[in-house]
Amino acid sequence: MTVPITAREDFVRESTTHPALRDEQEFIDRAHARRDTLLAAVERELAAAPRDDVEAARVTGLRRRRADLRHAEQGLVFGRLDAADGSSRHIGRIGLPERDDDSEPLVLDWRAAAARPFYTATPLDPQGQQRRRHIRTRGREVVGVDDEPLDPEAAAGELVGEGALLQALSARRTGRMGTAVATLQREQDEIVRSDSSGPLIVQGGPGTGKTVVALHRVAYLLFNRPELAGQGVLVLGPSPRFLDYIAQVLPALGETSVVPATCDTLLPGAAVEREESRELAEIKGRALWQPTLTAYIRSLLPAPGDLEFLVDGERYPLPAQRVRDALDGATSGRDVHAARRWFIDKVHDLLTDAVVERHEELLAGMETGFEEILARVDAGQARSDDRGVHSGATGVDVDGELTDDDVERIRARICSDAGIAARIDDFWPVYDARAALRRLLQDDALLREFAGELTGDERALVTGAPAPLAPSDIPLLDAVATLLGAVDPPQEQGEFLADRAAARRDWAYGHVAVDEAQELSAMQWHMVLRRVPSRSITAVGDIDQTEAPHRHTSWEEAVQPVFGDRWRRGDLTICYRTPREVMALTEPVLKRAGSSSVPPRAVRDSGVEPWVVTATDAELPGTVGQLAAELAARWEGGTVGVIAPTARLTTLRARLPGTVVLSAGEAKGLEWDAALVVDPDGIATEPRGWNGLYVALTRCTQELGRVRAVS
Ligand SMILES: Nc1ncnc2c1ncn2[C@@H]1O[C@H](COP(=O)(O)OP(=O)(O)OP(=O)(O)O)[C@@H](O)[C@H]1O
Repeated sequence: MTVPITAREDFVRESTTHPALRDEQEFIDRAHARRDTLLAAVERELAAAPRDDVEAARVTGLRRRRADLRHAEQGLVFGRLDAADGSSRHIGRIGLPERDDDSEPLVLDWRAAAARPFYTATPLDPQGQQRRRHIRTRGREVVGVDDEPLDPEAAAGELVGEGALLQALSARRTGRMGTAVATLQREQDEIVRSDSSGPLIVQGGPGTGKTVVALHRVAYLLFNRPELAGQGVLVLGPSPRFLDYIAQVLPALGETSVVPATCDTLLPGAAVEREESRELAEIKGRALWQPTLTAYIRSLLPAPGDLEFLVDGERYPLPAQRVRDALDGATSGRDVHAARRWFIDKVHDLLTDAVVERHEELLAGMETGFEEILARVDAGQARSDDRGVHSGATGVDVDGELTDDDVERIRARICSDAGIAARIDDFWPVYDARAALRRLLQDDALLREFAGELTGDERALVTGAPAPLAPSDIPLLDAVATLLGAVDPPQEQGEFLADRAAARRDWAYGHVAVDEAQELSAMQWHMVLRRVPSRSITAVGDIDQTEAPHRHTSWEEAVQPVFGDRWRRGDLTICYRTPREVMALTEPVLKRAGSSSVPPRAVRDSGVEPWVVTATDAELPGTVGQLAAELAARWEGGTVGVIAPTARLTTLRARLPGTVVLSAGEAKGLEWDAALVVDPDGIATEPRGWNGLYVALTRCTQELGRVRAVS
């Protein structure tokens, strides 16, 4: 059982005379000197511009190393393991070789296998270690060390590096998430380092470090799977505000091959243009749309039939069977537009063969009707000249077999013939994804045909929605755009991987991390899955915090329609953020939300009891303004957030300029030193309101205040 702890006295700090501090200061000075030397060497190498592709690849590697070295300035070394055999190693943000020959590391990268006991060794399972030391630094100065004996006689606590952890947890919040490499806990480390094949769904209550785990896992995978740097990792969050909150974690871990996005921004060129009702969002998020759209787009393919083309004024029929063969060849394993490009190539080939054949027939008849042949070929040439194209195969050339050049010229003429292109366009038009989707969504008969599971009322809701894109349209549009494919083959653009990847709908990421994954609809999951063909996914979330309108109440219901049985689950059980005093309030709320789970266990007390005040509707904005100001003063240097029912946001925002005022949904994933929850009863009456209230109550690291509205 975890005993909540308020402070630890054995964390040695602020005393530079302590021998442990002196030892570690010496080591850290050495490590920084080594880092400076390595950084200077990389800078020198980079000063010489790349000359060829091989050099360019090396330069990319050097740039990455430079980023690593630069970002490691803060907390370069944060730990030390003393082994039972008397040896010891220091653990840091990045690995530093002792010498240039890459022999023994001076500092071991936290992601290296040898560093693992730092996160997982216990007195009962010491893993060959005798002591774990956390080293706290400010800049390059050592300000504290915290030692944990790992011999079997030592007391076994639940937390790893308790002193350092509690120090980190009770520090003032800056509004930006920081790294937790120094204090990752055992159950977190297990997920960070677990196998990356297939989808891993991590369930954890509020404050259990799901975001921490997802981001550190990305850094871990990029370190251990070097090919990922070239493929990129997609990090999906619930909102731009959330992405901003976590923005510095991965760069601080030296990682640059990461593309942050929300489901709304995942499809290049498409943006949300309007809001929509929860009812419609739920309908349009259902898994049924994937087969519906697949069948609908397939129905847009042309039906085989006779085709006829004019080349040089002569008729060239393409019988239905040949068209069918060409269509079959084109559509197997290709999206619609790639199939169309393949089909056009095939038609050009067939026409070239036919024209060549006809020329050769004419040549074969040369002896019997030379004069007549010349006349016909010249007449054809004259007509093609009128259209400004030239075959080069003129009547005067008709003195033998057609050369390869002649055939190429005929093909080139066919490929650029506007009449042929127009005929193909008629037969197989280019489809615009948005128009194609719109056509389906506004047509009751098409919906009845392709989305037979929808009721008449549901179809009426879908067809009655306006044309501008709502959030639930983005995954549908993404599915249609994928089924149709690009009209032209995609072009690479942008110098940096992150820019190139973000610009492409069809970029195949090496890994995807999804935060607040409980909010994703089945169609959003499909959209994610299309971006990671390997299915290497880490999704973290709390099913009890779900606010989205989907009907699922378990991970099975949420992901089964998309992943089937092929996913694993991990669990996080300890709440690091929210103090025990506040977590004690959450169990009844969770029950009212219809959950059978229990809230995660808090690891610490803040020493501040949650409080409640009441206010009438008229008093409420003034009371909230005053209380928020008091909290800001009390937690000076930290942060305060106000959470209120959506209907009260406009008034409160106007009253509290400069204060963060959010709905429960917007507050998801965020945290402050102090949170003021306004009109909790009002939050509870919103859709999925008890889940929202659960989110609202669990956002503070220190103090929770509530303002109840009374009439
Ligand atoms: N091992 C750790 N060391 C230091 N801080 C940690 C650790 N684990 C979690 N924290 C801190 O606890 C807080 C909550 O973590 P995080 O936001 O990752 O939780 P979460 O499970 O995503 O929460 P929620 O679902 O409520 O958004 C953050 O301030 C985070 O930095």
